[in-house]
Amino acid sequence: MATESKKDWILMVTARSPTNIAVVKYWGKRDEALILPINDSISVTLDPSHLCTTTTVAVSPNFDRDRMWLNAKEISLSGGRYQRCLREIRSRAGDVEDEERGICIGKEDWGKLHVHIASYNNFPTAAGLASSAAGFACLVYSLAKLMNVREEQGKLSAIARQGSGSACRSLFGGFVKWEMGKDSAGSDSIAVQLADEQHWNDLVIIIAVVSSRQKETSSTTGMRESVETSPLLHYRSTEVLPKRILQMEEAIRTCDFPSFARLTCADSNQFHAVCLDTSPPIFYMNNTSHRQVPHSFIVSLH
Ligand SMILES: Nc1ncnc2c1ncn2[C@@H]1O[C@H](COP(=O)(O)OP(=O)(O)OP(=O)(O)O)[C@@H](O)[C@H]1O
Ligand SMILES: C[C@@](O)(CCOP(=O)(O)OP(=O)(O)O)CC(=O)O
Repeated sequence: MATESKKDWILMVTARSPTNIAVVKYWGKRDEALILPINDSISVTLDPSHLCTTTTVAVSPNFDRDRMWLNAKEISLSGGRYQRCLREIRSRAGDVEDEERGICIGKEDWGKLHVHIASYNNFPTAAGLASSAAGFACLVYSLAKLMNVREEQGKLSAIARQGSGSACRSLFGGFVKWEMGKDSAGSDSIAVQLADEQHWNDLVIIIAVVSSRQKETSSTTGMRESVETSPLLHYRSTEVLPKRILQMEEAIRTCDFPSFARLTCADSNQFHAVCLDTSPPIFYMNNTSHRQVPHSFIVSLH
């Protein structure tokens, strides 16, 4: 039981998570609720000093309900994704003791205590720069620290995945693979690090923001419509990606830039082709991205 008699204490944790850019993209779910993908994907995690989310989570006996602020505006936590992450972390919470302040929270207390969450993205939200990836990775990581969850990073990635699929990859730095897994409960759908931040450290990623406006079709909706209507998506996941994933892993292992760039561009182009093959078609690229792509190796996410 929480020991302090006073109700004026507050415990806080702040964490920062980087976003990640997929070089073999996740597009399509086989289970919407658990967020289980139809393909493996590979990404590069950016340096956290650039595009990142900073999240502070706080607990106090004074809080009467869970609340969250995103970029200084209160948002609802009633959505299934937030609820699932909170529930998964709470169910693994441990004892927390702050001897100096005389605070002692037993693991059985976490079900009765409420949290306040304040999160800030230092880049455009919901604009195609993977804010949900950095956001849910940071949320899960900071809650896990606050509640003393002792799980390995792979297990935490499976919880972040239930907030947003791409978030599982932001729990690791460097080059990361999200293994789609086979288990219908999602236990093996986790992120694994292929190579750390030091590997290939002369690779420079340039993010060119061609629009900061919120996308007209969210990734969640877009990929659902592609799964339902695009024959190209099914060809991509069964015929193209198993080989492309192996080739990308090899290009990363050997720091082979020509192969890495060719595979990344091919995958980005096929992703946009799937969007066009979706009914009704989805357009994530704008005129600026169309003008940039042929002249450089900058790979536009959307
Ligand atoms: N810092 C954050 N903390 C928690 N949730 C966040 C955070 N930032 C964004 N989100 C959630 O993610 C949603 C945006 O996700 P969405 O997939 O549509 O866009 P994106 O991740 O920016 O782009 P994409 O996935 O296409 O690269 C927001 O509406 C919000 O619900
Ligand atoms: C094009 C992508 O950026 C799509 C990311 O989709 P999300 O992870 O945002 O989707 P949900 O799982 O529905 O939250 C490709 C990628 O990051 O792999």
